[in-house]
Amino acid sequence: MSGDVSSGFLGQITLDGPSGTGKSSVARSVAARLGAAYLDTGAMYRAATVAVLDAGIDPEDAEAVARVVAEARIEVGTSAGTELVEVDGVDVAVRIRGAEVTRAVSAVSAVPAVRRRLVDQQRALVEAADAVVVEGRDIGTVVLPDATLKVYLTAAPEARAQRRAAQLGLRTADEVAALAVDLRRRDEYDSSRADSPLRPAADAVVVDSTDLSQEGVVDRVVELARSAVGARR
Ligand SMILES: Nc1ncnc2c1ncn2[C@@H]1O[C@H](COP(=O)(O)OP(=O)(O)OP(=O)(O)O)[C@@H](O)[C@H]1O
Ligand SMILES: Nc1ccn([C@@H]2O[C@H](COP(=O)(O)O)[C@@H](O)[C@H]2O)c(=O)n1
Repeated sequence: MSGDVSSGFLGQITLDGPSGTGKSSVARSVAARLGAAYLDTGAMYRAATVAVLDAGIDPEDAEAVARVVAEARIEVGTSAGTELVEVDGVDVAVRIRGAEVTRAVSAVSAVPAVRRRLVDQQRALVEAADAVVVEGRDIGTVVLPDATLKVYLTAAPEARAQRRAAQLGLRTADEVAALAVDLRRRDEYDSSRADSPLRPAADAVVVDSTDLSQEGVVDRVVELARSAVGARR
């Protein structure tokens, strides 16, 4: 059971946006502040990608990808404090963040059968919580169209590349430039796919984090969540 009645928030918050805008870090902190569950849907697509890579399948072969993912048992936790990600009972929480998975994940997540399967699982996990923060690319548009609050997080490409470089401990201008290319490639792939492309929901609040600290973004989302609950009473 999640949802802290004293925090005043019971409901669903969606956080969508391009790569490296701060969705995961902000969503975790917002969930902790509100006593809500937390679901990282990107981790689920990454776990599906581990299954595809381990099966020796070409991530661009949609039919084979759909077959492999249908058979894989993908489990994720919904606690802001711990990260549980398993494929067929094997802990892949570290592996899903590696370069091999990051390179292949957009192709795997563009396969409609993969999306159908994972969206069903996401909705079931959300249903079990009174209060939840869910982050991804299509949460406000497809997964939870009636969410209490929808936030679309953006940031300038240079800021995103710098943040990700700092996170990975990369320093040289060449390394940051290569990261920026990788972020752009993934965003283009995710925005241009036919099924559930990355885009803001019509009723999402757009928060540009370029000139905000991480804590500043968390404060803003918590404030929006409290107003959204007040507006629904
Ligand atoms: N407003 C901010 N200012 C500075 N750094 C930030 C801000 N928000 C997040 N960060 C940092 O940026 C890095 C990337 O953030 P995070 O992993 O949360 O992004 P993301 O949108 O979830 O990325 P992806 O979609 O690729 O998983 C992290 O190290 C995080 O601490
Ligand atoms: N709702 C979602 C969430 C993620 N994806 C795909 O997974 C990739 C990895 O996501 P991260 O947030 O962990 O970086 C992302 O690039 C998308 O291809 C998705 O399609 N839908």
